[in-house]
Formats: sequence, structure tokens, C-alpha cells
Amino acid sequence: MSTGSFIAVEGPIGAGKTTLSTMLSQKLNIPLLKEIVEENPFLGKFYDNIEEWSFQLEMFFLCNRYKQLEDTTTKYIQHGRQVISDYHIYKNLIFAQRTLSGVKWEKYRQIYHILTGDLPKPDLIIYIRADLQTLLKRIKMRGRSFEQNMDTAYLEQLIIDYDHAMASLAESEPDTKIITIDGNQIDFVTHREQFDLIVSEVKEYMK
Ligand SMILES: Nc1ncnc2c1ncn2[C@@H]1O[C@H](COP(=O)(O)OP(=O)(O)O)[C@@H](O)[C@H]1O
Ligand SMILES: Nc1nc2c(ncn2[C@H]2C[C@H](O)[C@@H](COP(=O)(O)O)O2)c(=O)[nH]1
Repeated sequence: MSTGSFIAVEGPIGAGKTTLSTMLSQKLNIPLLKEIVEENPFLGKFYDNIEEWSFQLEMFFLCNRYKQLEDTTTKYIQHGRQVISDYHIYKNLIFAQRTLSGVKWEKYRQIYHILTGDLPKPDLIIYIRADLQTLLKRIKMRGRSFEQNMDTAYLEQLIIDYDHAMASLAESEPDTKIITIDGNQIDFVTHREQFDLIVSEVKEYMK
């Protein structure tokens, strides 16, 4: 695999992952792997009753991402073709460690490690950090009905968990380059020059 062939964009809910990965995919002419959200049959139920639906939801996300990354390996990565995704498989653990507990968490954790051990790891992670106010504003602007009453404590915890997860990935996967973007300050949607700076940084790494 050549350097920079697999790029993943990460960050908490509403940080701008889908937006940035779509813009980069178009600008750099790289195929985009997008998360299944609207078609997810458990997401609405999950936000109504986390305790009841978390195992089904986490397994659904895990199986979908597993399938996508398995296909990505044969379609792109094995042929040295570049690809960009709006998630890193590790996000399954970030969420599941908060939404599952006891036996369910233990079962999930084991299945996660069995399924993901041989999946391709991104060469580059673009991590969008953003604070609670920014995320709430963007979640509201995006307007998905099932996300509008999200518990702010859940989102706040995820912000902290994401920081820990990125630090942990930096340690456990030292070959993966991580570019961190301050999503509160950098507005790559309305300020073209800020997007261009991100593109330059990505291109620099992909050389
Ligand atoms: N940098 C930004 N500045 C302003 N609005 C943004 C920015 N990034 C994303 N948005 C808007 O915020 C909402 C959430 O973005 P999205 O890309 O769906 O986030 P994520 O995929 O991380 O959940 C969308 O309505 C999007 O248009
Ligand atoms: N419990 C989990 N929820 C997840 C997971 N991945 C995504 N999500 C939720 C968060 C949003 O409501 C929606 C889309 O995610 P974005 O971050 O792209 O906005 O799905 C997960 O693994 N577990």
C-alpha cells in the first residue's frame, strides 16, 4: 500500500465528517465510503431508549462497517487505489463502551476484535475536534428528527472519549498520520481558503 492511500475522517456527531470527506473526495477525485445513517433501522429507536436498543444498534454499525471495509480491501486497497471514508472502524468501540455494559459489552468487545483484527487501517486520519456548542448547532442545522433531543451529557462524553481514542490510536498505530482540525475555528464550508489549506496538507501527506 502506498502512503496515504486510505484516508479516514473522524470526529464526534455533527463535527463535519461527512461534509469534509465528501468535499475531499470530489476535490481529489477519490472514491468515498459513506456511513449508512438514514437507512439504519435502529437509530431512531436507540435515541428513544438507549438501554433497550444499544446492542442491536452497535452490532448493526459494526456489521455494516465490516462489510464496507472488507469490500474496500478487495476493490481499492489491494489494487493500491486511494479511498476516503467518513469513519474509522475504531468509532464502534468509542460508542459501544458508553452504550453497552456488563455481558453485552463483553460479548460486543470480543466480536469487535475478532471482526476487525485484519481490516485495513487508514494511513491518514483527519480528526475534526469541536466543542459542545458547535456540535449542537450543527446537529440542529442538519435537522435529523431523531437527533434533536439528544442528551447533551452523552454528546459531551463522546467529545472527551474521542480525544482519548485519538491519543490511543496515535500510540497503538504510530504509522498512521493524524491531522487534527479545530472545527470550532476552521470553517471549510464557507471559507474556501480554509478548505484549500486542508487539501494542501492532505496532498503533502499523499505524495
Ligand atoms: N465547518 C463547517 N462549518 C459550518 N457548517 C458545517 C461545517 N461542517 C459541517 N457543517 C454542517 O453541519 C452539519 C453536520 O455536518 P456533517 O458533515 O453531517 O457532520 P458529521 O458527519 O460529522 O456528523 C451539516 O448540516 C453540515 O452542512
Ligand atoms: N451508538 C452509536 N451511534 C452511532 C455510531 N455511529 C454513528 N452513530 C450515530 C450518531 C449519529 O446520530 C448518526 C450518524 O453519525 P455521524 O457521526 O456521522 O453524524 O449515527 C455508533 O457506532 N454507535
